[in-house]
Amino acid sequence: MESIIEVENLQKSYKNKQALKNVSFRVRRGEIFGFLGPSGSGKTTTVKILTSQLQHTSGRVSVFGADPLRNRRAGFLSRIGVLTDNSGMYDRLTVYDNLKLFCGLYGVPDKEIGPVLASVNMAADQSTPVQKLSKGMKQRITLARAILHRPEILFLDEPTSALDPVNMGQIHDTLRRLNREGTTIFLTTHNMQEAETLCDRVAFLNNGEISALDTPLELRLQHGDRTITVTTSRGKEIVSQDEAGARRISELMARGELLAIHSNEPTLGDIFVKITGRGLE
Ligand SMILES: Nc1ncnc2c1ncn2[C@@H]1O[C@H](COP(=O)(O)OP(=O)(O)OP(=O)(O)O)[C@@H](O)[C@H]1O
Repeated sequence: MESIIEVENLQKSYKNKQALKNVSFRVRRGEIFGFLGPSGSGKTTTVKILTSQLQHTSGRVSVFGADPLRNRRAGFLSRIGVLTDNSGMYDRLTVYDNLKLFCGLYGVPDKEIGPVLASVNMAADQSTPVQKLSKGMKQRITLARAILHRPEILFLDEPTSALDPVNMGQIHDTLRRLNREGTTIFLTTHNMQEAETLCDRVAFLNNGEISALDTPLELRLQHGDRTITVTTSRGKEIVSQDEAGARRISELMARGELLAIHSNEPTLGDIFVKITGRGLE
């Protein structure tokens, strides 16, 4: 499958801090790629380099087949959408007027605003000044702005941090829909559940280095202990995933004692701790 982002031996040093040590990965067109790491691991630095906001120190970075900073001159910004903490909205302007300004900058017809607001569930709030929006609404409006010009790649830096489950769920639904329609999504998060539910593949970033990269399922299979917990009327029992385990489960089923079965796969958070020796928070 075609790679839309390619990163090889990427390094980035700030004055006295090496934020990225030797990072390599590829993102395929059409996937949701998760960049998972604790605070300070280098997620934002990577997003800034990929979106042409920051020059890297060494290594090769390619988005749409060329260096992002060089791309900037060739309509790069109209092909990407970026959502970061720093929303850049005009607080006193209404939701609609903020998006209208953005339409002007990117040559998007104003008639696109209505459908995009509806897609993030904000159609009823278009006349509200941005300063009166809740945090979740502000995040949804920032997402609306990031997708208004129908970018091919959407970069999301911690898109749901500090949002309640309802707002988080609404943003996730929108992201899944955009992805189904063909948008490639590069998502940074320290929320393992978010990565688990949304991402096709995830990279674990720790201290400026990638320590694992695979599908969530493959990571769970590689790092799980391959056991199953069965719940019977007498309590819980752990059985192995082999012939002896299968015999035990069929015995319990035949006797009508089996109430529930759960495979004991670790969460991405458990795996992150196992691989890096530290948590994601
Ligand atoms: N402008 C800067 N000058 C100096 N050091 C910086 C600068 N920006 C980031 N850093 C450092 O580089 C490292 C990586 O920072 P970065 O913001 O990329 O991490 P992050 O994973 O996005 O963290 P967070 O989730 O807290 O935003 C951190 O140690 C940070 O302190």
